[in-house]
Amino acid sequence: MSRSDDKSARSHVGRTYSLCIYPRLSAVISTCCSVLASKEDTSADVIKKVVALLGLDSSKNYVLAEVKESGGEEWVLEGNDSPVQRVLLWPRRAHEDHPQNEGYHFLLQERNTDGSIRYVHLQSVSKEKEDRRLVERGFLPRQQEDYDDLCNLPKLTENTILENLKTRFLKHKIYTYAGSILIAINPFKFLPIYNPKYVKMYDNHTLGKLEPHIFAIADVAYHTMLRNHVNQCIVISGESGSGKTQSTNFLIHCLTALSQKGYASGVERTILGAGPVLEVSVQ
Ligand SMILES: Nc1ncnc2c1ncn2[C@@H]1O[C@H](COP(=O)(O)OP(=O)(O)OP(=O)(O)O)[C@@H](O)[C@H]1O
Repeated sequence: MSRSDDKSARSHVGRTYSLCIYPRLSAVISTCCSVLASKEDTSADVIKKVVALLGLDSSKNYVLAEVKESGGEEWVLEGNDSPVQRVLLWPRRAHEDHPQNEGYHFLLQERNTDGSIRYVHLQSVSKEKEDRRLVERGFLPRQQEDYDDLCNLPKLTENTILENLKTRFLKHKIYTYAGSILIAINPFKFLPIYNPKYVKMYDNHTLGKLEPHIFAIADVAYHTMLRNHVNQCIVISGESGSGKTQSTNFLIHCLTALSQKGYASGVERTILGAGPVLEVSVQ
């Protein structure tokens, strides 16, 4: 019996090749079993050799599967397919060396009596691998720690929304979009995100392109008003103490800065001064 734990895979011995077969008969990761085969040897011949070498139950039905990518699809070889011919189609680097973790290897698997193949890997592991593969190929979005727009959450439940808002809040990201709606969480402390640099950054930007911000809302309203010549309205809603007045102040600050193009003016102070009067009259 020739078993090897090293990376040796295949070498030329005249017209005979050394193939590295990984038995996948238990959930435990197996080591490679090296067998000599020629181009004329079929998959059934190679299986016989591996079964004999490893002392496996020969009454059972086995198949060889060709894997061309680690964690990728497996191609089951027919009994009369030649494994050596398959290897000769692999890239040259895989001819010399085909460790399991780099793809390009053969698996020995058991076949059930109904013809289906017995997969011994735990389902969760396979699913994880499959998901990783789909992400790498761009079929699934990359897992993010947090989403700046709730509409992008892969799973939309009350729990995921609250978790996402919490994760962002802990990173001092108090603003989150839900489409074109801005959710603000009161930080009850000063954050350095309201200076003129931020006004400039959000000036005439496209909503959603930058990190969510109250200035983004002011900017969109201001530029839509200029473009469409129609009055705009921003609705601020929240329970007592949630930060409505503060948010209004930030909006006015941004709107006056945009309209004055950064020049200090008394307009902001005048509007802000009218705030408490308006609040009292609304109540
Ligand atoms: N973005 C913010 N950054 C820092 N502090 C904030 C922010 N928003 C709110 N606060 C803090 O929370 C306090 C309460 O906010 P605010 O007065 O705006 O709430 P409100 O929703 O207007 O309350 P009410 O409905 O009772 O008038 C503010 O005095 C301020 O200290």
